[in-house]
Amino acid sequence: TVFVATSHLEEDAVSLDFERRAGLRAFTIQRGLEEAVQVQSVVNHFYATVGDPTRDQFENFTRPLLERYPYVRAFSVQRFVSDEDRPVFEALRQGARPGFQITALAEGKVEPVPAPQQPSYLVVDFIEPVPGNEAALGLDVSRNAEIMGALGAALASGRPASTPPLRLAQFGPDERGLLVIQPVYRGGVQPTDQLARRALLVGDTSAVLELNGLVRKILDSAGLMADHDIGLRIYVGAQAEGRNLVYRHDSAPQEAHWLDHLLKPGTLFRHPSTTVSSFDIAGQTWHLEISVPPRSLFADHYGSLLILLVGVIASLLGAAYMRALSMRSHRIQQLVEERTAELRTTNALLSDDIKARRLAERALRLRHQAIEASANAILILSAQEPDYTIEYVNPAFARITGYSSTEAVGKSIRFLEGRDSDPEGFETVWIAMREQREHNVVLRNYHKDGSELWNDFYIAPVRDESGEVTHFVAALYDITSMKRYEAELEFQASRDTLTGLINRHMLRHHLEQAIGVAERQKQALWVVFVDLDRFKFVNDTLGHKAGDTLLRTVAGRLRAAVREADTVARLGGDEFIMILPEQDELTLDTRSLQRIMDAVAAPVTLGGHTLFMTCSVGVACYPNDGTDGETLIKHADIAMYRGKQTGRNNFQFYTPAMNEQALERLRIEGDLRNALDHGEFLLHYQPKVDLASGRVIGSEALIRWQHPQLGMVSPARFIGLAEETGLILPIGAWVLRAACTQCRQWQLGGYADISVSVNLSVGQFLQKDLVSSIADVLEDTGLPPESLELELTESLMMTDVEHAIGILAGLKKLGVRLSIDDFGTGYSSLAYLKRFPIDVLKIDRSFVRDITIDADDAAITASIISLARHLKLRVIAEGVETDEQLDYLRHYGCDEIQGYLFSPPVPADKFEQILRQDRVMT
Ligand SMILES: Nc1nc2c(ncn2[C@@H]2O[C@@H]3COP(=O)(O)O[C@H]4[C@@H](O)[C@H](n5cnc6c(=O)[nH]c(N)nc65)O[C@@H]4COP(=O)(O)O[C@H]3[C@H]2O)c(=O)[nH]1
Repeated sequence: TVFVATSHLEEDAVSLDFERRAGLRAFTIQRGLEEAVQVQSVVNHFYATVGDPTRDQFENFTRPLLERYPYVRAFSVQRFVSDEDRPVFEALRQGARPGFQITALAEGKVEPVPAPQQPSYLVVDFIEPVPGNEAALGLDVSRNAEIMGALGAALASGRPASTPPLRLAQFGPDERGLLVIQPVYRGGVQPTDQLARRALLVGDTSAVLELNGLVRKILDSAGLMADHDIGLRIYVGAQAEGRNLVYRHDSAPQEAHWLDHLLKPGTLFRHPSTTVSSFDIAGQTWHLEISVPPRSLFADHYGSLLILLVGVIASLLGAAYMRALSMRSHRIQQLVEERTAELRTTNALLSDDIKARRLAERALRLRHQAIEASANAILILSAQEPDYTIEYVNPAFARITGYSSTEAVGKSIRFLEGRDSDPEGFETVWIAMREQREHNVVLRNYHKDGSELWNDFYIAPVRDESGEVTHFVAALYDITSMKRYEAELEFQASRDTLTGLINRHMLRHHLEQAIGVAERQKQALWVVFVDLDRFKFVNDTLGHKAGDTLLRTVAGRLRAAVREADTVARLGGDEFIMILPEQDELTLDTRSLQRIMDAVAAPVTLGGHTLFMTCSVGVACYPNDGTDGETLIKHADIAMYRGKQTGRNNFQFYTPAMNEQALERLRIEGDLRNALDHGEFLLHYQPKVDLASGRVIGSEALIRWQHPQLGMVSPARFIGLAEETGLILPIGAWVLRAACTQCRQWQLGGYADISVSVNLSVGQFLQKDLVSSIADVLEDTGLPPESLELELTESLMMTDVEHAIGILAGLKKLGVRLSIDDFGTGYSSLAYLKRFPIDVLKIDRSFVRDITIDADDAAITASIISLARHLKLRVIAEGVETDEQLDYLRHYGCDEIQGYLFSPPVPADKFEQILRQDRVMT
């Protein structure tokens, strides 16, 4: 009996000991986790109240917390950033962290990569400590379903929420962690309903917990890590099952007792004891499975067995004595049972009590520390009217306002008001205090040193047990830096990030203002649309970086070309708008336009390439061409487009007729797409006459469009459009093949020396397979290469000389002839001319037209001819209409002519008739 009683007692002691140890672990871990959640709330509160702390403020606040709670791996702040704000945000952060950019974790990858574009990002903006957590900085977590799920849960409940265990960017491959997340709302408010919470959400703060380390550190700080004979498994999730296992510590196997060896081993081993306790931490269920391994029966019952042995011997000494002993042991057993039960209850109560008291103490201490450590000013005011004097201010108050606690206590908060404080804002505070309710207002106060102090002021009544308002608690959040940041953002939002000029959005605003002034002062206002010619060419051949540099250069030059009061904006791409206000006369001095064009035309050197850019300029005038900004820009655009059509590098003033043309352009664009399939194109040929022999030696193929409704459409009306839409490639290919086929027919028909020239557009010139496609056409049609002449415009080649020389060399290798069309109209550089492997110079018809009446044109024409001779090039004049022009050209030694004087462009059959006439000019 003694044995049984003692054995029970021992049994109870063992299980009590196990429960105590298990309970202690569960309690320690739960408390540690609750602390982590609480401390994260303190950080959240800090962040929300400061509104927008600096990195230093955030670091200073979190550093002591991280030291005190070593199991928190990091505190971080996530901020929503829209795609539109991304460049500004990245640029701002790069100030502190060069190379900063928003990153993302690609599927299955460990290293973060630049985040692909999406409407908005939730970016890890701050993280403390930075060492060890670098990988998380800048990370866009909005694509992480678990994190967004926890944020959603926190928004729904209004309380911190935990993610399930995750693999985090900054963790090693075997580490798992979780985030306790709490939202931050605009203006630091704490909205009470879910809708408002969603509307005001600007980001969140989180505590980063690494699970394995967390459990170890919690147990370690309670001195429980050394206990090896207790096993611990922790699961986070709905069930305590394998996939949710986050921590595992197996107990050390038990030594077998010598008695176990003596008796039959195995049978005397007791089963392991296991207990599972579950609790909830920020919305995630934690299960703690605590176990001890199988134990030797003798390990815990050594005493009882000894007693059994002694008992057997004693029984031999006297049954009577045994009976008495047995009675007594029965009483002992009862007593032990009662005591054990009492002990258990007391232990449980004590444990609950300690737990509650510790939690309360910690919460109180934390609150006090939070108030003292808060980066925001917190004040306690007396509820005594009329002054509501200050009774307490925390240290941050002195930091923020410059006034010490002694200077502030006993005064009314009015002492912070200053010259420009908003009296109405203050009045709302007094009214709220009189009505004993909460109130929130943004105030402009003044620092002791006289500087401006923007603050978000929040005040709430404090009631005693009887409900009487005895005090007010006020928080004063310094939002001066946020105001500055807002102002900076506003500035950035109005700027074009590439060039620093004002952007499209701000342009509208400027234009409206300028129109208002012009209207009041009865003055004119000019809207100038500037579009770079062939910018696409630079972008395609030299790359986007070079394109960007070019745009920045041009932007700077445009800014310098106008007055301070004029506006220069970038609309996007290569389009710029200038507003030239306060013009007294209703006509614009065209010298200002020339200055703009000259500014663009000065050579630009980019990566070893010298570019000669030109621009097309369109001008619309207030009030004649429109009275609102949108119309003026539209009309200036139409005028600019007209400039492009009339050969680029010029300016055009808007006329209502241009509007018609713009509409027509829209109309024909649709038809142009089908014209090739419908076989609506045909070629006309204009003869080229050799002045020495008087014979037709070649032809220029010129496209015509037989439109079903509009009749014959001139290329001047659709070639530009075809270039813009890319249709020029199939159309150009068709022209080349048709012209070569036709020319070969004439050659086979007896005119073996006849050649054909074909115009090549920019788009074709830039085609990668230009040379091979021309070679194919020559082979297919059988036309000898020297019978084909390609006409290229001067400005096309001058845009990027080096690139052009490369392409021309490739063409030259084929054996075709190359000619520069419209020579003399672009910003030519004669120095480069030598380097172009060309055969022919074609004098533009604008010079030829006036050679007999304009001395300048005559001189230019004569010098082009002499230049061509010097360079051993053939020279041809186009647009020859009169005998006088012919005489002049002949006199100066022009080789060939082309023009109405001899024949306009004609269909192929007509051209053949001309060929048959043999010698046509004397
Ligand atoms: N005032 C006057 N004009 C004369 C005289 N002789 C010829 N012309 C016109 O001058 C233009 C010469 O062609 P272009 O300068 O290459 O200028 C061409 C060329 O740049 C372009 N173009 C025509 N066909 C093609 C083509 O197949 N491909 C490409 N890329 N462009 C083409 O369209 C422009 C205009 O072509 P067209 O209307 O055919 O206009 C032709 C021609 O009809 C004259 O004595 N006086």
